[in-house]
Amino acid sequence: MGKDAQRVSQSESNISVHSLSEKTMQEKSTEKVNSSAPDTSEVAEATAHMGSFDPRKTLNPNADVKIDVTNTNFFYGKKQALFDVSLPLRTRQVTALIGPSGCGKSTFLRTLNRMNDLIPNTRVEGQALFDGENIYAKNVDVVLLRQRIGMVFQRPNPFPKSIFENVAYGLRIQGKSQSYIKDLVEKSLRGAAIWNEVKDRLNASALGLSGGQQQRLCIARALAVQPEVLLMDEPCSALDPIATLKIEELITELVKDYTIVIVTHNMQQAARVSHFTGFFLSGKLVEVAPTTDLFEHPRQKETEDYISGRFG
Ligand SMILES: Nc1ncnc2c1ncn2[C@@H]1O[C@H](COP(=O)(O)OP(=O)(O)OP(=O)(O)O)[C@@H](O)[C@H]1O
Repeated sequence: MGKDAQRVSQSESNISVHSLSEKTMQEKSTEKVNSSAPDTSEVAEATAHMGSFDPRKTLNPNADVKIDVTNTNFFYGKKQALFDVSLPLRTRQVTALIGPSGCGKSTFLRTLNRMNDLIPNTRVEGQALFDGENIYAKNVDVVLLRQRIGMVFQRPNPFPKSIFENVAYGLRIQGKSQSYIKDLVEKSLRGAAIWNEVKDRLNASALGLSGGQQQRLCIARALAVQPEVLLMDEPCSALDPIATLKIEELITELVKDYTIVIVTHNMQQAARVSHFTGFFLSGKLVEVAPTTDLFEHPRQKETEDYISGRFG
């Protein structure tokens, strides 16, 4: 098959993942978030650029469970935001969390590295085993936990420091040597696919980078402390379509080394990058399945209604 034919075929095969409700998914992608939602031609372009990556090819339903969440409840004061959520997050697989606004996706994500601890008057119940230890246990060292389970936020949030110092930040806190830091900064910037764009201006302010570059810099900052898991809370929602595609492409590379959990409003994005998808509704996990199965053969009526655009 010629290169162009391969590209077209690749695009078609990826897009067919969404055959159930392609149109609806595009419509939903334009809600709330998405100025950044790619249209069909951009999606085709994206999938073509994503080379041979197809999450269906690297799906491993038997991969070890990196974080095993069982029976999690979460409360903001008296308000319960998560109800009995159980979800295995598999090693070196991408798990996408989808669902309508306010359904608890971000709350769930933040339970995984205890970011909710920063919100007063919150409480978590249940268990999330990470290498055999319960993340929710009182004696967990949350600083260490957040090194092992890094996070990337909706809006790129670089520090008002140089590009180099943004990535070096966590390593300096750890008291690492200058040569170690220099090596790790380069490795992390390469890992986040931004090295070539910044290598000649490492001492320039990170605030001078574009939004997409800033987000990749924030990913580099997360990588520098050598995490095992990356949590991404709508990492593309503030980005334009091209920057979005770069992050998606990066996710498909990073998953070779890291376990990734991504919250997204964009179902096409979930289908393009994730191996598993969990659908949340009103604080409950309605269903989790390999992504293709969830979109093509949802087991629950609520899932089908949501992905076919009947609500949300
Ligand atoms: N800091 C907070 N204090 C009180 N309630 C909160 C807080 N953060 C979220 N909530 C509530 O918890 C519920 C779940 O919110 P959450 O942000 O986790 O949902 P989400 O699915 O991520 O939504 P979105 O897609 O809009 O970001 C919502 O009812 C929300 O109003």
